Amino acid sequence: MICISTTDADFEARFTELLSQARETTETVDRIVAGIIADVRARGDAALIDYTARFDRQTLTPGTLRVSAAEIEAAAASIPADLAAALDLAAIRIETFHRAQLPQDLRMTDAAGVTMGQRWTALDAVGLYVPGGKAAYPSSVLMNAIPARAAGVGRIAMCVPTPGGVLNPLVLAAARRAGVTEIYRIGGAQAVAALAYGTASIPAVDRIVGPGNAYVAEAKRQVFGRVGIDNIAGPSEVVVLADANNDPRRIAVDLLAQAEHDEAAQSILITDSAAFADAVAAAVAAELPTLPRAAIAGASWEAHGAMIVVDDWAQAVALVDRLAPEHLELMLPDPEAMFARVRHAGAAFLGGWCPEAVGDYVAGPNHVLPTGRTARFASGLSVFDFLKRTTWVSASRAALAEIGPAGVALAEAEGLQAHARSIALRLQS
Ligand SMILES: NC(=O)c1ccc[n+]([C@@H]2O[C@H](COP(=O)([O-])OP(=O)(O)OC[C@H]3O[C@@H](n4cnc5c(N)ncnc54)[C@H](O)[C@@H]3O)[C@@H](O)[C@H]2O)c1
Ligand SMILES: N[C@H](CO)Cc1c[nH]c[nH+]1
Ligand SMILES: [Zn+2]
Repeated sequence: MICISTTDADFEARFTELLSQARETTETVDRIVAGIIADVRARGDAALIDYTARFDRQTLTPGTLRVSAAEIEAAAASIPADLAAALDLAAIRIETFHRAQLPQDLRMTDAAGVTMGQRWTALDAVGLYVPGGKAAYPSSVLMNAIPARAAGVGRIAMCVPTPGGVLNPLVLAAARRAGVTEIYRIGGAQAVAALAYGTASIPAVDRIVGPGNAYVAEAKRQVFGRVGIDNIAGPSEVVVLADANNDPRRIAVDLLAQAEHDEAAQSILITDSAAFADAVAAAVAAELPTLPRAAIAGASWEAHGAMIVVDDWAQAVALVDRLAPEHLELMLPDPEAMFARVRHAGAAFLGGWCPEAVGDYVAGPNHVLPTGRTARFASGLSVFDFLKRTTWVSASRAALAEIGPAGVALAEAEGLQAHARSIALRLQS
């Protein structure tokens, strides 16, 4: 963990170093992933089976790659009633938010009499990646699948690794709750490759969405173009803006909540009080050993954690925009006013009663969010990831007479005679 202050002489150099930390992709990950994708393309199911044995310690056959309907039903039936109710509440809230996102088609007629519009259609087939290496994520099943269903996607295929052959029943129950029945027990770059290129057992999809570790994120990058992807939702991140009026323990736990996802996760506190930063650092040290995932959280905090002391909140806003974090917690007296000043963050959590963990499970908006500073240009998963637009135009003879001559002039200027004639012939008729 580094602790820096904007008054330090070397602040800019150390902040720039923090920004450029390679947490998600290294040359090694890059190379390993390229090899896995090439192998899956060449050998299909056989490669999937080999990588699953190597990385997830599980022996599969082509016949057992897919989770059976009986396994899904049995898993769902085994969930205790209170947990099933919690899943249901989360699903309802996520569905309500995402249905409200659904866009309207557009239709307009302009002064020239040309009618035009934009129509939204759902994708035919999507692949959902649900991470499962170091933790099981039933919540990510809901976050991936519910928007896809709300958008009206035809086929939804889900991949989830099952290390040691253990398939979390709540993951299957969440899939069932969200209406997903095509589930494969594979993960990592090999799952992304299978979804992109198809194998004998797994038909290819049109778009792959969902979070994952550095291998998954890099694989999505490498198959982009062959298929669409949502965004790069890699190792989790949080930036917390908090003043000294906060309880240091609550802030410490908020930082650790992201750190416990992955050694590559990153948690950053920005505060205007050096004494508060010290108190949070002490609280982190006290909480860490009490966590079951202390090893992961500690490694993340040690390698990528940071505390930044600013002179004023304007400095903090500028730093947040440069970090463009996946999650931004605003633990300040007027969080809405502060949020209005921030431009780059995947999702924001406003005020002391709304820690980021609420958004991970039950708030409603999606928790699959852009990481690695990609929130500068990317957004969290939404119904838009499962829809595409087709624009359309319809012109009457009179409307063509109005706008056609300009089209002919531009086509001739480009030296494209067939284009010019295509319009001109109609103008002459
Ligand atoms: N941004 C988000 O919305 C979001 C949501 C949930 C989780 N996450 C992140 O997802 C990630 C989940 O990671 P995870 O590891 O638990 O599960 P994962 O499913 O992403 O990765 C597990 C797979 O990684 C592959 N792998 C592991 N080591 C490898 C190696 N040495 N070489 C090649 N492949 C290897 C294996 O194929 C394995 O199946 C975490 O970083 C977490 O922070 C992000
Ligand atoms: N915080 C993660 C996104 O970075 C999502 C998650 C799922 N479960 C718990 N947390
Ligand atoms: Zn989380």
